[in-house]
Amino acid sequence: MQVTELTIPTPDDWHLHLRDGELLATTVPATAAVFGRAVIMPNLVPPVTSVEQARAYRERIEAARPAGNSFEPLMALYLTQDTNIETVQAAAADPHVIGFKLYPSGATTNSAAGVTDVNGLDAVFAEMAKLQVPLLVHGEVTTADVDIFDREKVFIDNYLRPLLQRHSTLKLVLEHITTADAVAFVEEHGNNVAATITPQHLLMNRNHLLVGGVRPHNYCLPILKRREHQLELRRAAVSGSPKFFLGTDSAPHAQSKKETACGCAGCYSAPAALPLYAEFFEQMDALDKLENFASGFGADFYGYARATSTVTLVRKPWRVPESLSTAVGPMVPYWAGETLNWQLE
Ligand SMILES: NC(=O)N[C@@H](CC(=O)O)C(=O)O
Ligand SMILES: [Zn+2]
Ligand SMILES: [Zn+2]
Repeated sequence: MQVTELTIPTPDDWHLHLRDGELLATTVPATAAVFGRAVIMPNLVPPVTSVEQARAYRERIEAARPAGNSFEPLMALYLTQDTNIETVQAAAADPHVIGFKLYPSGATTNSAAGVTDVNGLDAVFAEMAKLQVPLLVHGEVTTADVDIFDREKVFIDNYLRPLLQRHSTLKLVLEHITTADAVAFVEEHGNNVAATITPQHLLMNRNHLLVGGVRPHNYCLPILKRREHQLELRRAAVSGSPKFFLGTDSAPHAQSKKETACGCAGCYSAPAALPLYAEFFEQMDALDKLENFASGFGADFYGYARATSTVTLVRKPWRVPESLSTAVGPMVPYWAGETLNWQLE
């Protein structure tokens, strides 16, 4: 018999871009309608590098919550070449700061201030390992000699494996994984290594980006990979392994910044996030695995209590809007105009 209703503990989004300013009026309610907590990415301009900046940003996010909503932003600090161990200690002592985000300089949106010499930060990584402050990683090399489709694998081999050899107890989350190589890397390491997986990397491969015309709204970084990699991500997500959990990487950009000669990377998936994941788990005939992936394993990894409240999805097909109106102009959400089988009750 087909399942038509699914109640799970309130999920958390372990990788989210809310942006800042007037756009918070759009992005915060979209996520807070479904998720209890989210890890807020710090790639603003200027980046969120200190606990003071994170506190001010968190207050702006909380001010944009709908009345009565208790959505909790968990702040990630932007790691730079200048991050010092005092900042690691301050982060460890602040209950609202969840960890540090490593952007290789130039790898993605607003990553210019990111890290240029991973090995040069060894003292910082040692302190993070000692205090068990998590390191969240955008895992791609940025050098011109490495093909964009190989950049995740090369970063893992050249930087992440050596990093974990030097700091074997470092808590590390490889964000938005896209390759079989990333799945293998996570599975080979201990319980201190985990990964987030986005809806677009579960539901799509690079054909969805390039066949029949370029689809800018399916363009994100790390870029969609070939189908073999997608299948390995799909296997990992339904495997029941606690090392793989939900992180949407919802990354809003105005339509005018996506549909242009040099379009921005990022899919704005927040308005349909949980239904998108439900679509995937239903495709895999594994709806029973959604609960731990969305509402359990991430909290367990980071050491938070699982939610005691619940959300209910009902199987009632609906169409994702073609466009949303926002303070920065029209925005085309991920999956725009397409049908999803599940929606929030
Ligand atoms: N994923 C993306 O394609 N874009 C993100 C940055 C990131 O997560 O790499 C963004 O901030 O727009
Ligand atoms: Zn990223
Ligand atoms: Zn991201």
